[in-house]
Amino acid sequence: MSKQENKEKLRVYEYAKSLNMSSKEIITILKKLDIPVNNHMSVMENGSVSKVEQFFKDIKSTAASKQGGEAKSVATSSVRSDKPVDSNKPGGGVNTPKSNSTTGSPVQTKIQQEKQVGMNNRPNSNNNNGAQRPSGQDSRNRTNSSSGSSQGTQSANRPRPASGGQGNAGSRPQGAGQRPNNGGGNSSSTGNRSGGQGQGQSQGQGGQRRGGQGNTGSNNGNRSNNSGGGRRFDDNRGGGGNFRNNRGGKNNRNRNQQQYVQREKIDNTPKKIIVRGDMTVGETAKLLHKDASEVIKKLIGMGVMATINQELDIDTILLLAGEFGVEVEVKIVLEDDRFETVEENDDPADLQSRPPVVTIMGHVDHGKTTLLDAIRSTNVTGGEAGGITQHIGAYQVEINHKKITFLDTPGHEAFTAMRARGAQVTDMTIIVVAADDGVMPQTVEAINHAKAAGLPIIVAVNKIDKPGADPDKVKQELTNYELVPEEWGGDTIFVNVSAKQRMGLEGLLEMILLVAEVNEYKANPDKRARGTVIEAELDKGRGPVARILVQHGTLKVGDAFVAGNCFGRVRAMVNDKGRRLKEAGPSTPVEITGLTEVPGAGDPFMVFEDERKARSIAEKRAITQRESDLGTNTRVTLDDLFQHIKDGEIKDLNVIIKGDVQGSVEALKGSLAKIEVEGVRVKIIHSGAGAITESDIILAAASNAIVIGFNVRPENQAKITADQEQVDIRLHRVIYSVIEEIEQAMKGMLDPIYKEKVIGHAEVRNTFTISKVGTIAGCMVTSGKITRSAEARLIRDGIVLYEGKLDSLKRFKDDAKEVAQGYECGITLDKYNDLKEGDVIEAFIMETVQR
Ligand SMILES: Nc1nc2c(ncn2[C@@H]2O[C@H](COP(=O)(O)OP(=O)(O)OP(=O)(O)O)[C@@H](O)[C@H]2O)c(=O)[nH]1
Repeated sequence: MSKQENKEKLRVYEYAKSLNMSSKEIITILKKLDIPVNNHMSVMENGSVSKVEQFFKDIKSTAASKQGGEAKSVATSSVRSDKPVDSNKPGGGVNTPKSNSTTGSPVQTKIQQEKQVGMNNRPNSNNNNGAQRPSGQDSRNRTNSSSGSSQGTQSANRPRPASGGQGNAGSRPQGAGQRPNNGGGNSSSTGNRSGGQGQGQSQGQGGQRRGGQGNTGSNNGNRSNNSGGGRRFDDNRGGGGNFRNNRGGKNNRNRNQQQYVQREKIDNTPKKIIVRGDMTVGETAKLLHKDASEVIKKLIGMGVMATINQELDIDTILLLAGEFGVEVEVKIVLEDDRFETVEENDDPADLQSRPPVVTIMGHVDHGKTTLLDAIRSTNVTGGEAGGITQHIGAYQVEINHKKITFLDTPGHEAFTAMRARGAQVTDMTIIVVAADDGVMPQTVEAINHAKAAGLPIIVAVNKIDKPGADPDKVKQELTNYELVPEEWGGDTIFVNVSAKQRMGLEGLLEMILLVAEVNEYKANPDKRARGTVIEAELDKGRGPVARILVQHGTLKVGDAFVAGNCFGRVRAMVNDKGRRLKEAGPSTPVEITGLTEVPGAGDPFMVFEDERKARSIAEKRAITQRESDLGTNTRVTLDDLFQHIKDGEIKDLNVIIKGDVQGSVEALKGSLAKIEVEGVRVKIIHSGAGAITESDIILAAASNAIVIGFNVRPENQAKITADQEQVDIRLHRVIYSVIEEIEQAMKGMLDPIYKEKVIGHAEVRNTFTISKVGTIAGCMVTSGKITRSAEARLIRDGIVLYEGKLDSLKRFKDDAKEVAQGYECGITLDKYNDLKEGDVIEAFIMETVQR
């Protein structure tokens, strides 16, 4: 091999790579050949390379001779080759039948087995030719040989990257040229077939099972050509089996061949397959009982160019299965313990309208609670008789035979706190503005919280009964926040109401229904329930009680469920009117009992098949949460911003600005808006004058934002929450420095951060004073080590008396670079002589922290 000539050492992994094989395969071969090898980093001596080369040659020639005959027969048999030549692989034909493989050599067999993992399980698999190659090689062979055949396109069977399916034959690096093409010519012919799926397929279809056959074809080719040795087969093709295994065939395959031949005539295309998510082409092929090549060909016909390892989404799989006349049942497997992250795709036909879920927000005293109460009581009287209003965190009202669900806790803090926990409960928000007071700071906050959540907003201009009420002024003021009334050419709905006088409430409800109609809120009621815990508490008589908003599916009494890290079985279920329910569909708030513990507000809720499963998931979630509590920060900070940008996780840098006066806030906003680095822009999601409040922090946490304080400080509670939620707060006094910091963070240029690292302690055992030198401390290093270059602090009775540099560090008379634990040394501190017996000298260094 040419590599051998390389002056540099050739490592196993490099050699494997050059052959398009895995290190493991090479290691297996080396061991087989009794060549000492430890791991993928072991050096391949020249002799080893030649031995391995020889090994491949032997296999090939054995295989070729065995196959020669068969190939022909096979070819004639018209079976489709299952393995298409991989076109991709250059060799084209090399497919490895995973299954089969009969290779002659045990090593090969072993290799095959390894490869097969995950591949075909198909029973059929068979036969194919055995020759599995340890990959790379074969391919090459094939390549050579077959290359002619072009077919390549489809083949790609083997999961190796190289194969891409499409025709690239050439693409895969040939095995280093190692093998001469042999017979290319011939083989190609054969190869083609095999490879060529074209044929293969057609035939294959006929009856075939994918499997083995192809190989045959190919085999021949291959075999004939030298390649024999190592081809690898694709699994997918299963084994067409027709052929006998040629190559090495020792495997059982041989034994089974007859059976295969018989089976070949049976079309084993399944009637129905179950799909649990995206799959690779290879996996899909296996499920469809088709050759990968056949599937790839179909995909090409559908305009999708794919390789065997390419992921197909469910839609494509559905189309593909349709092409083969196979019915598909989609069953998404939930990541059990992270069920809230799983999106279930419902068939649109299963979706039904559900009531909208509405939150009311606004400035203090603008009438949120009064409005909620007014709406509820208006409706209760006209609603279900006999019910006693229950406070269950949300309630439903009905108007024009349509229901609306209101969340009972007004205020954007509660809303955003839920959102920060990942709960998306609300469909739209009502911003209440008192007509006699106008737009106030929390009105703006509420608007920004609603916008950050991407929710439609309806403005309820309240207290219009009051003498000083000026609804138009409210409208005017809100235009500054992009809430422009329809009559002024905007698209925001404004409704004048008086919560106290119960005026305009119906109009407000109708507008909510209108927005709901436009947005078509839907859910599938015919599945297990999922939702969110709105509130929960420990009730003396009933034990843990949770108020839940069912968002998908239908919750039934008796259902086993997980809520946050708790689990249980629904013992009783009550709605907001105090009525006992047997089941509750989407957008219904209910209070349930039957939990083992009290979950948190905002916790996700989901029904599972039985209590045992629910318990195990709750336990897993508890563990995961503990780990993540200890673990890394997922919120964006300026320090890791660049990494997020590089990873493509961030397109906008969300920022909240709080400043001392509105003027400086506006100036800062203007400057930040101009920054754009690598396509990432600053997006100001909220700004205002005043201290940084807890509400700002919660919004930042929910929106993955950083908070900039300009001449302001965070309130105490805000600081605590920011620590808990790991929200990055940056405090500045100069606009320029804000801009510079943000810009540099976006460019990944922030100055390195230094962190102190204590490296050791020494105890002063006695002291000597020498004029000119000062006080020398005779010390014993009690932990770690003391180094000459370290910084030191002198600690007496827990109090730091000095912090500075070491002036000298000696072992006996000599200067020492470092002195380790358990050794004595003499230390003098830089310009500091007040050292006493019993003092502790702590040595530390400043380390750069990776951003
Ligand atoms: N005149 C008049 N007063 C109202 C109206 N709506 C509310 N109020 C009064 O305004 C005051 C505050 O109302 P709340 O409903 O408590 O306001 P809130 O927005 O819930 O206040 P917080 O819970 O403190 O944020 C109460 O005294 C209400 O009676 C109204 O439409 N007209």
